Amino acid sequence: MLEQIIATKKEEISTLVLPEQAVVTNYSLYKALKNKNRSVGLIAEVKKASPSKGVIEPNFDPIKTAIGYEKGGADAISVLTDIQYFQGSRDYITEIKKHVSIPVMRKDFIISKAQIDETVRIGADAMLLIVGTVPIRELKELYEYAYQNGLECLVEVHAKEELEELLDVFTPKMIGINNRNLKTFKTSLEQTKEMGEIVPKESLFVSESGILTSEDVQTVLRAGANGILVGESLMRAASPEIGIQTLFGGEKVEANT
Ligand SMILES: O=C(O)c1ccccc1NCC(=O)[C@H](O)[C@H](O)COP(=O)(O)O
Repeated sequence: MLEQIIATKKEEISTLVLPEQAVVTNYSLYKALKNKNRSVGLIAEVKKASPSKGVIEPNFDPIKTAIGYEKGGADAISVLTDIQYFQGSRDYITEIKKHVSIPVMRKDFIISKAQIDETVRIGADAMLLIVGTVPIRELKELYEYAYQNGLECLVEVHAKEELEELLDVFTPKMIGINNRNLKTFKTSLEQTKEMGEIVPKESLFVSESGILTSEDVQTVLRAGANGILVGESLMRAASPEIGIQTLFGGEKVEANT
C-alpha cells in the first residue's frame, strides 16, 4: 500500500502548483504536547475516509469537527490532506486554521521539499514524515528543511528496525509509533509497548492508530507515550466532544496557564 501511495505522490509532485501564502498564527505542536491538557496529549484527527475502512464519516464537516476537537480539549489537530486515498484536501488546513487556536498538523505522505513549501503556504504548524518513504538521510534533510521553514515534524515509524535505523542517523524531537501495519492494516498496541522502550527520553513519543477505548489510552500511557494520535474512534463518535470524553474516561482537562 505504502509503495502505491508514494507512486501517487510522485505524480502529484510533478504537477504541484503552490497556493498563495495563508496568513495564520502558528502554534507549536511540541509545546502543546509538553503542556498537555490531560495525562496524555491528544492529537485528534480530521479523517473522512481511509484505505483500510473506506468512508468513515459520510456527513463529513472538517471545520465543525476541528472546532469540536478544540472545545473537547484536544491539544492539537491532525488533518489528512491526501485526496486519492483519504478523501482529504490541503484546503482543509487553511480553513481549519482560521477557526482554531491549537496546532494543526498536516498528515500526508511528504517526500519532497516542494511539498514542504506547500505545507508552509497552506498555514500548517507541523507535518508528518514517515520512515520508509524515502532513504533515511533524505528524510533527515526534509526534517531540517521543514524546521528551517518554521514547520515542526512528527517522525513516524512502523517497525522496530525502522526506529533503530532512524536513531542511527538522527533523533527527532517528536517520534510517532504507528500501531497500524501498512501491509495488513491490522493495528496492535504491542507496537507501542515494544518500541516505546527504545524511544530516547529526550524525544516526545506519540502512539498512533488503533486507539479506540480509554483502556487503550491507559495501555499506551503505561508504555510511556506522551501523546496519542486518534482518528477513526473520534470520527465515529456522536460528536467530537463526546468522543474525546469517552476516550479519556471522563478525565478532566487540567487548567493550563
Ligand atoms: O488509516 C489507514 O487505513 C491508513 C492506511 C495506510 C496508511 C496510513 C493510514 N492511516 C494514517 C494514520 O496514520 C491514521 O489516520 C492515524 O494514525 C489515526 O489512526 P486511527 O485512529 O486508527 O484512525
